[in-house]
Amino acid sequence: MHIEDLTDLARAVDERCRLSGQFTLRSGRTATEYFDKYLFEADPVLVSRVAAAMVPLVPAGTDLLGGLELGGIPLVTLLSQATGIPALFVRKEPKPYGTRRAAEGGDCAGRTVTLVEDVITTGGAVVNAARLLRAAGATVTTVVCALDREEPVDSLLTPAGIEVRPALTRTMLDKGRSAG
Ligand SMILES: O=P(O)(O)OC[C@H]1O[C@H](OP(=O)(O)OP(=O)(O)O)[C@H](O)[C@@H]1O
Ligand SMILES: O=C(O)c1cc(=O)[nH]c(=O)[nH]1
Repeated sequence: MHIEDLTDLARAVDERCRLSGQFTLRSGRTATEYFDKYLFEADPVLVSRVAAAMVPLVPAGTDLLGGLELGGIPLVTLLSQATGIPALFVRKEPKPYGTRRAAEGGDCAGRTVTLVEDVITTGGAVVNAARLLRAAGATVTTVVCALDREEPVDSLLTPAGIEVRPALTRTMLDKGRSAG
């Protein structure tokens, strides 16, 4: 995707999903801004544009794309369709009935799984998913995400050996906003 397209995409995503107020985040932190990914994921055109920006970020050698429940699921579905790489749907917790699988969709043992996330703040949700998949025998080294909030002070990803590849960053959204 060209730089101009990404700038335009950053502006469109920002306009659609940046909310102001007092928010508690998954990590327990508080923030005055929240990017509500469901507001762009519910839009068929915008979610397709975001997924298209994520496609070139998928590393060569990826056997499976692992989307994180819940917001990563629509993204991994589109990415899987665009790349032809099969998807895994990674639950926060396995169900206590049925197959009781935390990663739905196939066996990941011995496979290289690239994670697919919507928004990254501390990376805690990604680390949880990576831990689960690694315990099942997968290799996990990379997460592709729609939006990185770029809060490196808190990032748990580097110590966990996970590289982040974001389609959009907080900086890009801020720039698009200030450019009017
Ligand atoms: O980088 P972190 O500090 O872990 O924060 C980001 C995570 O928090 C949100 O998950 P949440 O459980 O709220 O999401 P869902 O609505 O996708 O289930 C978001 O979708 C990321 O998965
Ligand atoms: O850290 C989070 O929980 C979080 C931040 C954000 O901007 N958007 C989101 O969906 N989750």
